Amino acid sequence: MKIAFAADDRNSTTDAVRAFLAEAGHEVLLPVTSEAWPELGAAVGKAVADGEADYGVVMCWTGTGTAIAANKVPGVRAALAWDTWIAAGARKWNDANVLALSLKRLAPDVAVEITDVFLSGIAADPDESANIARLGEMDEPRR
Ligand SMILES: O=C(CO)[C@H](O)[C@H](O)COP(=O)(O)O
Repeated sequence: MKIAFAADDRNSTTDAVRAFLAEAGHEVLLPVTSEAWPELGAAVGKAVADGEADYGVVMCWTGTGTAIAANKVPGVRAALAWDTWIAAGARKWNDANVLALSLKRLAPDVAVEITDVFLSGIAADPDESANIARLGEMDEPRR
């Protein structure tokens, strides 16, 4: 699939998500180079709304700002997800077409799992408490 992706900062979590998208065989569209989250959220939303991308993935510190910016584009249903159940529900119950992730509060492997579930639309049942434990083991400051 074609996935529009943008993040307003870079760390191991954004790198992991972007690498996953490419390794999973998706064509990763980068519709904006700006680091300003309002612009990049809107750009990803526009790419999805215009049909250039099948889905969008936006990342910022909290995920909230990019979700809000994307959701201002008509036709966009951006969902902020922090675990796979939320991500699966966003597809199943909200027909979400943009996934918003916090790059500060999600461990890389958790962010990848969430993205994988969102794009596949398949519900998973992992031990979500593992995310908290993984964050505590990380060297990078996340607060
Ligand atoms: O999480 C965010 C918005 O929801 C941003 O990543 C965070 O606010 C940092 O960006 P800026 O310094 O431009 O405000």
